[in-house]
Amino acid sequence: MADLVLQNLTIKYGAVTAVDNLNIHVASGEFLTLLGPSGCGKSTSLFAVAGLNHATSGTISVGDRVLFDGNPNNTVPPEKRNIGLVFQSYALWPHKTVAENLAFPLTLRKIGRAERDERIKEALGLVEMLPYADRYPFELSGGQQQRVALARALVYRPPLLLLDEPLSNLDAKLRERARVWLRELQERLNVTTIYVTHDQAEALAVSDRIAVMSMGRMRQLGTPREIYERPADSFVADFIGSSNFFDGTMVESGTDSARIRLADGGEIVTPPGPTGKDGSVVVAIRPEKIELTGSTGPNTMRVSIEQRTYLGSVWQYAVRSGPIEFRIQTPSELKEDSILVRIPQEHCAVFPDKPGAN
Ligand SMILES: Nc1ncnc2c1ncn2[C@@H]1O[C@H](COP(=O)(O)OP(=O)(O)OP(=O)(O)O)[C@@H](O)[C@H]1O
Repeated sequence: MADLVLQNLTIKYGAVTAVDNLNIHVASGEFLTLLGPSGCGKSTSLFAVAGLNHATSGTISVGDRVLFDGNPNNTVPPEKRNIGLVFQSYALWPHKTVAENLAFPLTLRKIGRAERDERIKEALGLVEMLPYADRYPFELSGGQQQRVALARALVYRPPLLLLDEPLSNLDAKLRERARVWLRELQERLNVTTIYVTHDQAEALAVSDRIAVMSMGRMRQLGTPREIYERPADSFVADFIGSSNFFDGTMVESGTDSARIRLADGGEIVTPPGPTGKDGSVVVAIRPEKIELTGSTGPNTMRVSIEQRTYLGSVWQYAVRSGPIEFRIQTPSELKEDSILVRIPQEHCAVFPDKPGAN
C-alpha cells in the first residue's frame, strides 16, 4: 500500500481557481474524505490524482512515485497510475456481463485467463455479487451496479482507490447500509482511499480524516470528531452539523477564557478566540449543546419560545432573547412560553466573522 501526497496543488480553468494550493498527506491505508459544498473543488482534486485533468502547479506522488510535478516529461498518464476509480457517472459497460466488466481491466493489464478468473471471483465475492456474475447491468438494481463498479475498481488490486460520490444513486436507507459495508471492505483490504462527498453525515460516519473544502481551499483537515467539536472557522462550524451564531463584542480575553457582550446586553464566558475589526466576534454554539436550567448564573439566558418543531428524536425550539434569535434542541417537550437556558462555555467557539464573510 502507499501514501498519497499532494503538495501545493493548484488547478486553474482560465480565470477560475478550482483548487488553490492544496496540501494533504494521505497515510497508507487511510480513508480520507474531501467534503464541501457543490463547486468547492472536490472532484477537480480527485480527477487530478487520477490524471484525468491537468493540474496547473504543485506535485502529486504515491509512495516514491511522482505522478505529477509540473514537468510534462514526468507526468504519468492515467492508465499507468494504477488507481481504482469509482465515479458517480462511471457506468458499467451495458453490453458486457458483470464478469466481463471485471475482466476488461485485467485483460488490459495482460493478466492470464486462470488468474483473471480467480481475481474476478475474489472481487465479486468481496462485494457479495458472485451469484450475479453472468447478469447484464440492466438486470441489476442501482445498488448492485455500484457494488459491481467497486469490484471492477478493486479487481486489479490498486494501492489507491478514488471514490467520487459512489453511493449517490442509492436511497437513504440503502446508502446508510452501503457506507458501513464500504468502510469494512476498505479496512479489510487496507487500501488508501480518497472519498468525495457533499454529505456531511456520510463523511463523519466513514472517514479516518476529513478535509473540509470551500471555494478551492482546504478550511480544515482533521478527524470527524475534531472537525465537529473543534471547527477551525465559522464556515466549518456552519457546514458540519448546524450551529447558532451570536454577534458579540470582546470585553476581556485571557489565556483560558474570554468575556463577550452579546446583542441583548448580557455577557457570556467563552473560550478565547480571534476578534474581527473593532473587537467584534461571533460565538458559535450547537443547538443540542444548549442546556435547560433551573437557576440563573453565569452563561444563563431567559428566552421566549417562538416556535416548536418535532424532529422525531428531538424537539427543536426557535427562541429569542431581545434581538438574539437562535435554536435549541432537546428530547423534552416544553409547554412553557419562556425558559431559562445555559450556554456551556466549553461548547462555545469564538470566530472573528460569520460564515460567508470568510
Ligand atoms: N472543465 C472545467 N472548466 C471550467 N471550470 C471548471 C471545469 N471543471 C470544474 N470547473 C469549475 O471548478 C470549480 C470546482 O469544480 P468541482 O467539480 O471540482 O466541484 P465539486 O466540489 O466536485 O462540486 P460537486 O459537488 O458539485 O461535484 C467549479 O467552480 C467548477 O465550475
